[in-house]
Amino acid sequence: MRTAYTSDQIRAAERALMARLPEGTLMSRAASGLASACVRALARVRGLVYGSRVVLLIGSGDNGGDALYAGARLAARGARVDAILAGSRAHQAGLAALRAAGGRAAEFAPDAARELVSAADLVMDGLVGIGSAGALREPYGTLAGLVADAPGLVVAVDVPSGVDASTGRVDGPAVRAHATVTFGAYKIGLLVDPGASFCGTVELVDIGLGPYLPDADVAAPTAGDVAGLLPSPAAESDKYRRGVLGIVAGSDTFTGAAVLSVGGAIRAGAGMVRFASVEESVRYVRARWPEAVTTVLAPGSTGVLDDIGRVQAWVVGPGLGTGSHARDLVAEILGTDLPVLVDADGLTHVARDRSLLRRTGPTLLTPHAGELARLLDVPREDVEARRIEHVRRAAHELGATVLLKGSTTLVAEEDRPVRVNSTGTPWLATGGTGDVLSGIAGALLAGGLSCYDAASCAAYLHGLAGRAAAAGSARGARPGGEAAIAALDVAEALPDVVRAL
Ligand SMILES: NC(=O)C1=CN([C@@H]2O[C@H](COP(=O)(O)OP(=O)(O)OC[C@H]3O[C@@H](n4cnc5c(N)ncnc54)[C@H](O)[C@@H]3O)[C@@H](O)[C@H]2O)[C@@H](O)CC1
Ligand SMILES: [K+]
Repeated sequence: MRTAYTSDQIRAAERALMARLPEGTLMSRAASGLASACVRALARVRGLVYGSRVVLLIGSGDNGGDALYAGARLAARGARVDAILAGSRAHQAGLAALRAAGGRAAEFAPDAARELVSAADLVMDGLVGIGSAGALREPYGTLAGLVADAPGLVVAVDVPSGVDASTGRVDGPAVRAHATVTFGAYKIGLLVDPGASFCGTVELVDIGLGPYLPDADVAAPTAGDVAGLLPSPAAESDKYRRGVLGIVAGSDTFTGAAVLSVGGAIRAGAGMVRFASVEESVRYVRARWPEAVTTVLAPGSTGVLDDIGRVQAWVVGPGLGTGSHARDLVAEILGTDLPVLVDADGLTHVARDRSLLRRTGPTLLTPHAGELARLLDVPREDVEARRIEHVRRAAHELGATVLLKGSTTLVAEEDRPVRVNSTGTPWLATGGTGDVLSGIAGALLAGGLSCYDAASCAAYLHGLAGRAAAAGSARGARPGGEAAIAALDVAEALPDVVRAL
């Protein structure tokens, strides 16, 4: 599990560790890790450090200090290093080290800064780190803008400046980095959007903080965590013991969602899928997935669960419709004691009548930002800007496990760390992939995982499967080697992805 922390948590741990070490030890560890990462990056793009042009953007705090010391190390290896001093002051010892190693430094001036940045092989962003508060002030905002057009590599020191390290919130301009070298532990804002999308690849430099960190409020499962959680069949397994999932989805108008949800469940390893819907949807599901056992629901019929047969978990909602019959089906399923995943139109019914969620069995809700906004009755922009806060609030207020979809997916449950998943790819932003996700998570629920684990594993596998489908390979993408995908490709890529875990 990769754990992540707020700025305050990191600071407290740093204080505790610093009290036991000679002054300057931590900054020296940070700068050394940062310089090594820059050397590797320069070696990749230029072949060598000697003669490369490096520009340091320096703010007034210790984040600038890290960059100055790392710049000094690069200068000592023959890089031509220029520091742009953008703050009211600069870390004096760091500045002296840079100068002693042959680097240069000058106060920020717009034209000179533009010229330096546009000629740099590597720009190091040491404007602000975990000490940042609110939107970037000038001239930092201008520098973040210059960096956006930089032809060279952009390496953020600890956190891309402009990203709130504790939440991932971005108010105004921010540095968009190719890589972020972060110290001691992951900050929450590096894993959660919108911040996460400014980081590029994130590299963690160990400075010895581990023993001083508190229990994490945010964690990202790794491949090993997911492999350890996934149910796998044993010799005595049969289809019932592996987990029977009931899916109630689709309508006369929306048949595709049902096909995709059933596909996700089958490919994710449900022992059996029992699917129930109106005739039109059942016809499409039968044609694509003969493995599913189907029940045709007469229009308007209720009291149908006994006809569908025994299941261990339910998925309800994809393509179901927002009319009163759909509402009755959602209510009936939520009236059971079984784990229930509510998605799509199912969420509309729950948003209209929260009392549907007063139940004894476990509930997993899988909204995107717009659906979560409706569930909480807040503007969608608020959810998108402060995703962690809203997903936590939803789990608390609705008494359910909540999976918030997006480019990074969040899973919240009362009194548990928020789980973050960033395995996805922008190619997944296409119609129907959410329906596949509902089937995957449903299959894992039926297989005996808790809502929390089912949701986190499903998000992980779904993201990787999207990546694999876009790359045409379970081993992931080659740069430039990706193409558009259809939602069913994601379901079809699942077995390869699970094999490669
Ligand atoms: N504390 C430690 O033990 C260590 C700290 N390290 C580095 O120190 C950083 C934290 O240093 P600081 O606490 O000095 O804080 P920062 O360097 O992150 O920022 C503080 C400075 O930025 C200014 N500032 C804050 N918000 C701003 C905004 N929105 N626009 C413009 N200026 C703004 C403040 O006035 C202050 O001068 C970490 O991110 C990391 O890079 C590392 O050297 C590792 C060890
Ligand atoms: K920074």
